[in-house]
Amino acid sequence: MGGIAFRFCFPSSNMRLIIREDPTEVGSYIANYICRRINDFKPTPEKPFVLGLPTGSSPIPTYKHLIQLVKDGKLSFKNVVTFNMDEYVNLPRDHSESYHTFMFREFFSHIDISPSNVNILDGNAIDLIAECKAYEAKIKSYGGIELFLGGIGEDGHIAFNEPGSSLVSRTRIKTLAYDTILANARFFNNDISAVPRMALTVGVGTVLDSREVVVVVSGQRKALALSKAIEEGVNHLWTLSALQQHPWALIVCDEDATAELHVKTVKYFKSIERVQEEVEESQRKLKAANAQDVSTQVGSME
Ligand SMILES: O=P(O)(O)OC[C@H]1O[C@](O)(CO)[C@@H](O)[C@@H]1O
Repeated sequence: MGGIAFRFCFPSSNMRLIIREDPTEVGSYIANYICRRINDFKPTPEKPFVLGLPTGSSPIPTYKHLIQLVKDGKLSFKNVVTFNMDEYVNLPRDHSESYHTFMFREFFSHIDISPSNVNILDGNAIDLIAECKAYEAKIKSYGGIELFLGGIGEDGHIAFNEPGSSLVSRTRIKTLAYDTILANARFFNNDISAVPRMALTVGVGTVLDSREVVVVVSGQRKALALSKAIEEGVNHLWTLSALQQHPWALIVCDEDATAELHVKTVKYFKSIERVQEEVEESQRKLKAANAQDVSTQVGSME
């Protein structure tokens, strides 16, 4: 999918923003989008679709909808390889709030993915630095990530790349910002002392290397982060803003998350949505027609 298809005369050129009514609609939009991307890719065991995934409450509606698509026979994860964004350090893997537990509870146990195709950082590895290096190497061994679905924090972090992170960072250990610990305490019975202080996370550079990035943003508590990321310049204090440097990035948010955006920003992105979809659709048709031509030519040579 060519990021060069259209460049908008807007501060965040090439970054697309789709606004939906509520988190459920955001989830179904993203799930249908991912479904189309995987089906168009026609993954095989030799050429799997490599998908990056987040945790948190925001992607849950997307996971629910993806599960339904699998149940309805419209999507399969048999030839999909996943890499999760992050994992807490020193939280037992079977803890109810570990990202391993979360991913299997909310998603993997309900779809047809092979557990051997699931990659999640090991926050209990004896050598955490080696673990991070091996994760990067494994991503590379698959030829990189085709689509990274990301989540953000209230302080604008993508994955666990807290304010001040290098925008070319790779997978590494991060100390969580106090804001993040406070925000995540709701998953630990509101006990701040129970929230892990550190995490392993893919870097901003790791995310930017993906061929496509899709970010889910829902709720008013993410509104400031969204406005900083798309209405202001690239800034390491709001690491989501690094997406402005990506050739093919899509943010899907709900109405509540637009609370801090200028009215003209919202109007702009709403007005171009239909045009974007038409361009995407024609790109997909073109690709399909090209693939058809090649197979007809191969057929006539046999
Ligand atoms: O969607 P929620 O519940 O706000 O959680 C978002 C959190 O999850 C993550 O996406 C972790 O994968 C973080 O980037 C972020 O802190």
